[in-house]
This record gives sequence, structure tokens and C-alpha cells, in this order.
Amino acid sequence: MEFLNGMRPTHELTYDDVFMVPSRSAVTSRLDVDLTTPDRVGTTIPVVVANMTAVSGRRMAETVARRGGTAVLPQDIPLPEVRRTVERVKGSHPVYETPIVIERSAPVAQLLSVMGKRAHRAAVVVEAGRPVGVVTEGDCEDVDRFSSVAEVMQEPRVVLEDGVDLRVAFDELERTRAGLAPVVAGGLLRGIVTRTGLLRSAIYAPAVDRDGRLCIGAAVGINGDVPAKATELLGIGVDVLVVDTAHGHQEKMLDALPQVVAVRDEHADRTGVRVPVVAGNVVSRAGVHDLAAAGADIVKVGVGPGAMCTTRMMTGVGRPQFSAVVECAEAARESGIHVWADGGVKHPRDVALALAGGAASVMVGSWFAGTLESPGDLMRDAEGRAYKESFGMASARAVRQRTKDLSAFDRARSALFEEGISSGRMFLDPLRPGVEDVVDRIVSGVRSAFTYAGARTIGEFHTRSVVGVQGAAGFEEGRPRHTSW
Ligand SMILES: NC(=O)C1=CN([C@@H]2O[C@H](COP(=O)(O)OP(=O)(O)OC[C@H]3O[C@@H](n4cnc5c(N)ncnc54)[C@H](OP(=O)(O)O)[C@@H]3O)[C@@H](O)[C@H]2O)C=CC1
Ligand SMILES: Nc1nc2c(ncn2[C@@H]2O[C@H](COP(=O)(O)O)[C@@H](O)[C@H]2O)c(=O)[nH]1
Ligand SMILES: [K+]
Repeated sequence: MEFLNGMRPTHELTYDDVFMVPSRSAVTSRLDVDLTTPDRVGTTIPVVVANMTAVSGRRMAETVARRGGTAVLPQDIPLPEVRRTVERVKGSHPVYETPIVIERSAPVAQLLSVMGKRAHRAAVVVEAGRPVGVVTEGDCEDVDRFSSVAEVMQEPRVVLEDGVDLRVAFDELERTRAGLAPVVAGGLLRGIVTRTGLLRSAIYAPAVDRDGRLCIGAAVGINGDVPAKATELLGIGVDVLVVDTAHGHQEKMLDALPQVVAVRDEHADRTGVRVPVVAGNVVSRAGVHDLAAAGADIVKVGVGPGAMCTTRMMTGVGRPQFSAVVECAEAARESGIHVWADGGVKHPRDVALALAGGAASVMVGSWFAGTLESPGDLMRDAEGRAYKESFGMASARAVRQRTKDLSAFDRARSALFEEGISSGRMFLDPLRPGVEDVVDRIVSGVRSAFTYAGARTIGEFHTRSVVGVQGAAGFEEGRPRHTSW
């Protein structure tokens, strides 16, 4: 990346402070852009779901991995639950969507309580594993909540065989005007396909492990028996390990990280699978160099930009995120490793700018909290707008959960040091409520940014981007107006 006209910024910058200038381009189609990340994580788009309890769970992990990103499970989730989640994600189909499954005899109320969990908003009625009906949300309108599913379901208009060509499947849905189709193998339900899902499958490549199963990561903190927990996570089969703490450039991290790397190396020798180790968070050149020397493959960059984060207000510590990414990415290049830009992403442009600044991938938290696939319950405010609750991992709420095995005194003392908010409302976009809708926007924005820069790959984008500095008026000018001035 270079700054426009060779200028040297005189102050620290965040995403809103910068913009990219187009360059002469030989990349004439946005479909010619390859967003595979250079960090050897297996992601085919530069999107990682942040390890936050309100954001990253099974449905999120599965849905994002199917489109080429990956999710990191938070450090606070008990290991048996991590195991269950990883097994479910790896057991789900890399192309077909996971259906909501219900029995004929179930009441409609039960169906409606789970329908909102998936963006396709429909369920498949099964008997002995075979699809016998389909119910959409529309079928349940004005129906008594105690009616049985059998009374509202319809016979599937089309059932497809496993292995069906995606274009043929699309044409079948179009021909029968069906919203979705069950896919079966030997008569048993394997998944469902929808028109939008099929289109996405033609554009995205799933992030998969060497056995073709969807990828998923998990985080560990720096307290307790860190190598033992890392060993467990590797045994469970995670594809990326994130050693995560607020202040990543501290001795406890520099002590724990080489132990995690040793465990990883031993696992790689035994299994032939080398799981990348990510460590953070830092915002300085020295921080990156020390974490690289301690064995990190990837360093997570960002102190204070997160939407749920109060660190800068509480401590004055942090760094505007664009400058942090640029300097840390430069340091990472010197050390032969990569960085992830973590936090503060709220528009597709922020992802493009993080990549321009040298990031290999971008971590997104709160934006994804406000989607159907995040783990929280769907709530409505007084005006009826749908939202989900998000909270910071250093909030009193999260700290209470993380320290539940400590004495009451120690828990209360830990909660005094909160650096995150305990309840934020993340509103769902009524027209784009699913995480794939958000991913579509990010990926289309980023693909387009690459063609403006004349870059086919993330590596080319790193070198070809030309970035300028703007004031608040420049940023404001770029916003669309939905009403007149
Ligand atoms: N990116 C960001 O800006 C931030 C992210 N977070 C996220 O919150 C989660 C929890 O992280 P964390 O609070 O580190 O909790 P952890 O449970 O990982 O523990 C942090 C450890 O670091 C010690 N520590 C020393 N200085 C600090 C400091 N300034 N802030 C926090 N801990 C410090 C703590 O000791 P002691 O308690 O005795 O001081 C404790 O032993 C992580 O997922 C992290 O990514 C949190 C804050 C900022
Ligand atoms: N200072 C804090 N930072 C936090 C907390 N919880 C999460 N985080 C960081 O934010 C990013 C996600 O950023 P977002 O803008 O996409 O929401 C996450 O990966 C952490 O690094 C917190 O309680 N305090
Ligand atoms: K913030």
C-alpha cells in the first residue's frame, strides 16, 4: 500500500479517515477476483467471526464456513460444548443448508419458536429420517398455535437426489416455484437447497479441512493450564487456535504462546495437520515482533476499536485501527507472518481498507451479532424492530461467566475491571437479516475494491492499494442520501 502522492500522515488514522483512489486496472470483472486468504487458514474469503459469546456459535460457524469464512468459538465455552459444536459443524454439509427438522405431531408454536433460527425460515417435516412435508412461515400465519404441524405442512414440491448438479437443482426450484427442496440420499434427508443458497454456492467456495469438512476455530485465554486446553482443542479437531487476551503484549502471553506452539507442533508431527496459531491483541510493531518470535503464525491487531469495547474510554489506551493495521502488517511482513484486523468493522469499506492496509483477514463481531445466525434470542423493541443483544467479552456480564469457578470475592473483584458493555442492541436489517446477507455485501464490496485497485488477489491488493486521508466532510460526502438535502 502507498499513501496518495507520497504523503505521510501527520496523525493516527482509522477507517473513516481514509479512502482508496482507483488505479489503472487489468482486472475487468469482479468475478476474476480471488479472495483466498494468504494466512493458510483455509478461508476463501477474508472474514473471521470474532470469538464473542453473543456472536459465534454453531449456526454462525456453519453458515459462514459454507461461504468461505470461519468462526472462532469463544474461550469461555466449556470444552464438552466446544466438542459438540465442532462435531455438528464438521458433520454438516459443505453445500446443502442444514434444515430445521420437525415432526408431524409437533405443535405450530414449537415450530415458530425455531423457525427464526435459519434464514430460509422454513422447516422440513420428517418421518424416520425421510422428508414428508415442508412448512414455511407463511403456512403458519393465522393458524392456531396448538394446531399440529401435520395440519399446515405441504408435500415437498420437489425432492432432489444427493449429488444433483446445482444448476439443475436451481432450474427444478424455478420450475416448481418451490422455495426450498429437501435433498436426500437413499431416501434420507441430507440437507436442503434454496435458490439463493444455490446462487451463493456458485460464487463462494466453502472453507474446508483436508477431509472436506467445514472449518472452525477456537480461542484460549492466557490463564490456567493453557497448553492442556490447547491440546484438548486440537484433539477435538479445531482448524485454527486463537490465543486471546486484551493486552497481548504481556509476559503471560509470551510465556503461554510458545507452550501452545509446542503442543501444536507435536500434534502436527503426529497427525500431519499443522493448525495455525493466532495471538493477540496488539497494536504496535514491537508487539508483533515479540508475538512472532514466540511462535505466532498470525497476530490479531486492534485495541479499543470494538463496538462493545470501552477500553479507550476507561484507560485512554488503544490506537486508531487503520494506522495500527498498517504498522502491524509491515512488522508481520518483516517477521514472515500475517495479521488479522480485529474490531470496528461496520461497513464493507472497512474490510476493504483493512486489507489495503495489509491484513490477511478481518475479524467481525458485533455486526454479525445482529443476524439470525448469532446465538442470542431474537428480541423486539417498543417499535417492533427485531434485535439481538450483544456484549463485550470483558464486560461484567462476560467476566462473571468466565470467573464462575472463583470465589465470590475474586469474582466480584474481577468484575470491577470491566472494559466492555454488558448489553448492546444489534438491530437486524429487515431486508437482510441473515449473516450470509452481510457476507454478500462485504464480499461484493471487497471484490469491487480489488478491481478498482487492479488486484486479483489479497497479495496484489496489499501492494497496489493507494490510500488517501480525508476529513469528516470527505467521509460524509461518500454516504448515500435516502431523502433530499
Ligand atoms: N481488542 C480489545 O481491545 C480488547 C479485547 N478484549 C477481549 O475480551 C476478552 C477477555 O480478555 P481479558 O480481559 O484479557 O481477560 P482474560 O481472562 O484473558 O485475562 C486477562 C489476563 O491478563 C491480565 N492483565 C494484565 N493487564 C491487563 C489489562 N490491562 N487488561 C486485561 N487483562 C490484563 C489479567 O490479570 P488481572 O485481572 O489480575 O489484571 C488476566 O490475568 C478477550 O476475548 C479479549 O479479546 C478485552 C479488552 C480489550
Ligand atoms: N475492549 C473490549 N474489546 C472487546 C470486548 N469484547 C470484544 N472485544 C473486541 O472487539 C472485537 C470485535 O469488534 P466488533 O467491533 O466487530 O464488535 C473482538 O474480536 C475483540 O477483540 C470487550 O468487552 N472489551
Ligand atoms: K469502541
